[in-house]
Amino acid sequence: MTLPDRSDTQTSTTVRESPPLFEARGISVRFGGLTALDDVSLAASPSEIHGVIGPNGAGKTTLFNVCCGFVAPDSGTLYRGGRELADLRPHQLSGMGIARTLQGVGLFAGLTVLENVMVGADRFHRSGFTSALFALPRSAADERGLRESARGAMREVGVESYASRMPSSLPYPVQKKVALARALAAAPDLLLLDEPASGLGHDEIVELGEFVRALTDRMAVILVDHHMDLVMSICDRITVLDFGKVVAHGSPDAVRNEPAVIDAYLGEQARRGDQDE
Ligand SMILES: Nc1ncnc2c1ncn2[C@@H]1O[C@H](COP(=O)(O)OP(=O)(O)OP(=O)(O)O)[C@@H](O)[C@H]1O
Repeated sequence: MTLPDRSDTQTSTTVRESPPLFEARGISVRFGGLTALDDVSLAASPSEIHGVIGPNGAGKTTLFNVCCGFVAPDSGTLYRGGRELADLRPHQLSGMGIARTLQGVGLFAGLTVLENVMVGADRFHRSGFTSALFALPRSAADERGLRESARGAMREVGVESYASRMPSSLPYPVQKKVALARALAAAPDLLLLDEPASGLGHDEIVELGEFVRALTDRMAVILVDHHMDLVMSICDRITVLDFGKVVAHGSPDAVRNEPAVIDAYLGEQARRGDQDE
């Protein structure tokens, strides 16, 4: 008589791990004849920063846009806490506890800083800030709650003193902070950041990295950025894309030494005529 294989027995009795907070599985996107993403998967776990890097045109923004519901994949599936998200739309994100910042800042030009951040806090309040934009009635308690949530996020990010200013009157790095405050006002448990360091100087990028790292005590972060120093220093896991495919995945150290990653970036440098960024 043969004894059952011990590893098999262990597998069958292993308690299943809880599903990732968010997962994109087997995502492919085609734009006409161009395959922007080819069978790409990505998962976000609690308290983790997951970075997505890759040379220009690798598919980072397309993947981000799929995760936000801006781009519908041709194939593949998104999951939130193990539950399939069919036909995700951007306006559904905040109701699911997902917030995002986009490349650039994307603030409403006609609203003050405070009002912009109140839009982010909207999901908590019954009648909502959006209704106020259309002059619909809403309670004083709702208004107070929105202001408190917004001010809390602005305080945390360090932009409270700009509350009554219009975004266009502020320096670009401050506008980026306001956009971050608007995302945080929604109290997400998953934050999607697309190029948060673009347009920032070295010290601002270091400050941003420390800030985002500290957020992991209450949320997971998916970070798309081409600033290698930032990504390598704050991410727990990194997915590297090149020509729409995952060429490496793992810890910063593992990814840094992966030949496919070095090839991808050396290839990019060669394409750009050996010029540094
Ligand atoms: N709307 C679109 N229509 C057609 N092609 C597109 C579209 N969006 C992206 N692409 C193409 O898909 C590929 C991936 O683009 P994407 O912007 O996702 O790359 P990326 O890694 O974010 O690049 P970058 O670092 O330059 O922003 C590129 O070849 C790009 O030209």
